Amino acid sequence: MSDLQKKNAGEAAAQYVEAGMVVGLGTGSTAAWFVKALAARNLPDLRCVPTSERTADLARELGLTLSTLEDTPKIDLTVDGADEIGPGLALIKGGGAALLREKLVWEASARCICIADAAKVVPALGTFPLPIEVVAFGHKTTANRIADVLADHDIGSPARVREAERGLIRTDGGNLIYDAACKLIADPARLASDLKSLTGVVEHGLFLDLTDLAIIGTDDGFGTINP
Ligand SMILES: O=C[C@H](O)[C@H](O)[C@H](O)COP(=O)(O)O
Repeated sequence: MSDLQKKNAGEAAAQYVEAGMVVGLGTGSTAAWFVKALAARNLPDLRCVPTSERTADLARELGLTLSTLEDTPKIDLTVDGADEIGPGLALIKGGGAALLREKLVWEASARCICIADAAKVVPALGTFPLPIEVVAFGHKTTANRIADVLADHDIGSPARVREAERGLIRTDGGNLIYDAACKLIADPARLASDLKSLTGVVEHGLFLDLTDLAIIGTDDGFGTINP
């Protein structure tokens, strides 16, 4: 994990933004570099749709004009980080618990750029535990159903609810996160569909066929990957 690489990726992505655009702002330490670089460009008539309360606070502080998906349902460009970038630019996201709002914003975007440090690029998805957002009501029952799905995918260990010292972590939408240590996700599309079919699962962190370009920061610049 390199902060310099994240910064270089974020600054490179800010160059893709043009005056007058509606821009989706991702969440996380890498996306924060993008938000800072975007604010520094001072482009006229931007409207920014944040993917979390954290990002909204940062963007507001930096003087960016905020909007919502309700007011600006068509987003020109979203820039966001990732926890893993696999073949075909399939991603795992949600390490910061923002996956639901992120996916809503990504799916409303004409173009999505993923920004990351080099350590995020992997030969196959699954080393980073897959975040799964679950409704709090009956969450242990839902977790049992998730365990069945994981077993069907030859993923042995059950998902664990995410908690901090002060208790269970809640997303901005008030839901819980389960993290599934998959090790290797052999068929991301089938796993995505199987998880999504469970009542009580709100969303999962597999972002498939959504990324148009990845910008990978290096110590002295950046490289790009196309799907
Ligand atoms: O929920 C959080 C997001 O999906 C983040 O974009 C992801 O966890 C990457 O975060 P970071 O840039 O801090 O590694």
